Amino acid sequence: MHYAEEEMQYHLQIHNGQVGKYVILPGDPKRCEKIAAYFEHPVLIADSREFVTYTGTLEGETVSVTSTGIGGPSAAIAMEELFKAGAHTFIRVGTCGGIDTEVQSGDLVIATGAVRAEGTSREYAPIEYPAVANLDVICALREAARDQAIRFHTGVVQSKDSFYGQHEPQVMPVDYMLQQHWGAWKKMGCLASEMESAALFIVAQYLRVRCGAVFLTMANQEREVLGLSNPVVHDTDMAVRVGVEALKKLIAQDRMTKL
Ligand SMILES: O=P(O)(O)O[C@H]1O[C@H](CO)[C@@H](O)[C@H]1O
Ligand SMILES: O=c1cc[nH]c(=O)[nH]1
Repeated sequence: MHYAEEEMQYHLQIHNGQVGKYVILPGDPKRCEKIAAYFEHPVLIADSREFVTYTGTLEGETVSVTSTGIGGPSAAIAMEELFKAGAHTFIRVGTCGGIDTEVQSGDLVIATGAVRAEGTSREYAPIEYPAVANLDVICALREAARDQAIRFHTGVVQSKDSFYGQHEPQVMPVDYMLQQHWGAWKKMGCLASEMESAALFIVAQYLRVRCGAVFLTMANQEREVLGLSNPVVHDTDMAVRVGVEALKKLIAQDRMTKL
């Protein structure tokens, strides 16, 4: 099937020109309204399946937020259709579960890359190709997190397809594989687990666009195992603020570069 650029995008139900070049990508559709509240003049553009889109402005630049839903397949669709509608810079603002025991509930995690333990990215590139975040976006997110004086960690995250394979691996028929791999991610210093970044980073590299990701750590199951403090937190506001401030920095930097 062929979709021309000026056509309505099939899943997101957006037209070219209805979204900005800079887009924030939460998983949860309900996070979109909270993120759009940081925009000037936010307008609801579309609400289709798991994909909710608002467009507004930041620093005089048109920006958008689109939810990706859960997992790589819908995240890849969101990025592909936003790209066709004109977007070139993406920041995923998500939640994660800590793996490294230094990563505590409420901390932010900024991804430099993602373990490709999911299926979607394999339909774009062979597994040897690394899922890495864009350096400009990583730097903008770190600067924004420093400005907010919040605890944050920067490094590799793990992206998987089964949420319950992370949380209840022992009941899965492939428990031997899930637990062995989890042990390897831990030994390699992997910071946290989530579900969309590997697909987004690989699709972004294929499309030659920029993508980075920042997460709220909801809890850390490895801290629980060691009997360390591990409350479950839900407030994503600090991750949202860091994502929005990073986008502003990228907009300002891009203007300077073009001068
Ligand atoms: O909070 P979001 O952005 O959806 O991210 C995380 O939460 C979901 C699982 O609960 C997965 O999508 C995972 O990546
Ligand atoms: O533990 C968690 C928390 C959020 N998202 C995940 O995928 N895992």
